[in-house]
Amino acid sequence: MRIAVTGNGGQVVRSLVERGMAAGHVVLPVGRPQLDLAAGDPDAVLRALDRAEPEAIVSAAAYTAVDKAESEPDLAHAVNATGAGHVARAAARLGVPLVHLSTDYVFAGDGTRAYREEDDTGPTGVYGASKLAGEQAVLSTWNNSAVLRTAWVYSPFGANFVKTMLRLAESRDELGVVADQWGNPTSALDIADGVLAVLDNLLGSTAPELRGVFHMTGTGATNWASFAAAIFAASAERGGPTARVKPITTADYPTPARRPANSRLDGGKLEQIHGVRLPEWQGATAAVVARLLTADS
Ligand SMILES: NC(=O)C1=CN([C@@H]2O[C@H](COP(=O)(O)OP(=O)(O)OC[C@H]3O[C@@H](n4cnc5c(N)ncnc54)[C@H](O)[C@@H]3O)[C@@H](O)[C@H]2O)C=CC1
Repeated sequence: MRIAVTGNGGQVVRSLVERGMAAGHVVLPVGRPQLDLAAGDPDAVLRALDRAEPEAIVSAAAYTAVDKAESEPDLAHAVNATGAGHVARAAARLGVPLVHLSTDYVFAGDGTRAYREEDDTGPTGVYGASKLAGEQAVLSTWNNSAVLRTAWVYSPFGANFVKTMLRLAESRDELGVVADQWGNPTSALDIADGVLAVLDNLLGSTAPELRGVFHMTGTGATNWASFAAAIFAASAERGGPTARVKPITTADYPTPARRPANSRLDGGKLEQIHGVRLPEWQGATAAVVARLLTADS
């Protein structure tokens, strides 16, 4: 399959290139300057994607700076909402299926169980609101789309929690990490595998139930402090940096954007309809830690 993916250098983009190429697909990142989602130019987005001659498109580019978005709402909306709509319009014009990535931050996080796709949304910050508007723009523009909400993404690439923890542990014995926010850590490499499987299904069938919103995260839930402890356990086993984790509360660690306390996502629909279930987060975390300790990525 020949796949165009929006963005370049991002965690999911690089993971899709790696996993897609390994599976025999051609994966073409299409990013700035040719495709700039902030530019408000739908025809330029179409031209850039058309040039890749894709059989399918993955919309993975986004404004992902959750805290900075609070002071740059216009830019966050331009990229995550308007820009996402432009990608969907291009997919519609080219007549190819679209997978669009979204986030657990579309939810308020005040529930007690894992969120299902049909649950009420209620973003608590600019980033979540812009991503929710993006979902709506995609789904109202192109009905051959699957919106995949994922969460707590880490990988050997880019900036993420796993890399931050390992870096901090090189100079600190103890780290305070928030223990009252719950979610599903998700390896971008596993997201890539899941996206490829969903695209395969979209290309293979016109069934409407394969389209729409799905939750796709690593299997199992945890909090940031336990996630950090798992990272250090995997690192220590391999002789890498480690630190004691001191559980703290969200109130101890104020950030510009309010985070959902419980943004666990229920992946049952994706498994039932697409036959996709991502691996358990613990093993996936250990694999990324091992790779970070042995490689220079
Ligand atoms: N990182 C996370 O923890 C989570 C990410 N997601 C979603 O998953 C998707 C992928 O996220 P990551 O790979 O982690 O993000 P990332 O921050 O690693 O990469 C973002 C990508 O977007 C591109 N980009 C940013 N602004 C752009 C613009 N104006 N025009 C064109 N390209 C632009 C960058 O070049 C980069 O390729 C995004 O849709 C994000 O909202 C969802 C839940 C959690």
